[in-house]
Amino acid sequence: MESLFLCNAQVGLSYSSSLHVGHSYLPLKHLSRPCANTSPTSKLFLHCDSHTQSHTRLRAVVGSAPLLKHTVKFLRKKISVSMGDSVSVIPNDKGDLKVFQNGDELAASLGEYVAGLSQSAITERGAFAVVLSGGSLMNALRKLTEPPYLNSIDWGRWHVFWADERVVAKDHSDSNYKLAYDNFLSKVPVVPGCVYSINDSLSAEAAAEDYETGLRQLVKTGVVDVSKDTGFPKFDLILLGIGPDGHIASLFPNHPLLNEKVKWITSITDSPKPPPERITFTLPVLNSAANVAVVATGAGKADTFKRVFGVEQHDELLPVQMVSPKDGKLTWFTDKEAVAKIVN
Ligand SMILES: O=C(O)[C@H](O)[C@@H](O)[C@H](O)[C@H](O)COP(=O)(O)O
Repeated sequence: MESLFLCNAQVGLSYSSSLHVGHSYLPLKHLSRPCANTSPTSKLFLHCDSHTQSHTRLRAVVGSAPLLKHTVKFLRKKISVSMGDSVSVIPNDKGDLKVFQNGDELAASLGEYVAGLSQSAITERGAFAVVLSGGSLMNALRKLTEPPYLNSIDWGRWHVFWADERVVAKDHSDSNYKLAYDNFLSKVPVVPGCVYSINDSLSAEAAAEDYETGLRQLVKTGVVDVSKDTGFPKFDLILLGIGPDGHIASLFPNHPLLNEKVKWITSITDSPKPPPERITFTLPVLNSAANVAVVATGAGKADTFKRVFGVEQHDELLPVQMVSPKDGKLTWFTDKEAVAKIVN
């Protein structure tokens, strides 16, 4: 049996829940180094009981007390661990992966995260440019519509955009605007003129051009920051969900729109998921943001999380695997079910 020692372990001694381990392959020989920055009370020792190419069976021990046995799949480089009662934060080379026990805890953390980014953007540059998506994300944002955030956020400085929108009327049940309005925007005092929805009377192509024109104006006036590196808009926060096929915004697997390098906003008229006509942010815009949060939960996302955080190689990257902000931070808000095929 070999003793292992993880770097950057932050171990809550009072924890009672699960242990999650970062999914980075680390040859066992590298794990035997003690870590300088863990305090004596928070040292996490992992003992390796067995090791194969894809599984390592580990026994976690704090001090001399055994905590639990745990099988870690698909270990890759830079392994690190932190544990808490309800959330496991798994740092890795793809951003912070936050795994919650349930939807309420996720919503509470997401509320705090968005409120924090809102405050720092408003302090730094007087505005908060935030981008929404469709799906269950609106429900996950529900804590923002309640105290303390309802009263503490400076809603008058919010500017709200969509990463993608279906080209349908605003009162259509497929409209992402309607979804956001009904569940979120109608419940908080955002300024209606600072909510930038598409012109749904245009064709998808014209609506995308129109949205980009409006966005260029807002970048010129400083409402939306600009990336000095890329020249693309630098949103303070882009919130994304993940589709069942690994799509983000309306960027679908193997679709030519994934190759767009120039346009900020583009259109699609053959969306594999109905409705077919949509507009969408392009990858360079997503990857120029200051912060991107991917919010995706449930067993239906488990295969996608395995693709993103596992080591299996596939010929094609899923769109969600192409999200990698160049000069920004990527954070994943998820649950145990979604990561079940990575950690058990
Ligand atoms: O038509 C679409 O493109 C979807 O609605 C998409 O925008 C949604 O964000 C994801 O499918 C995630 O949805 P869930 O969070 O509900 O799983």
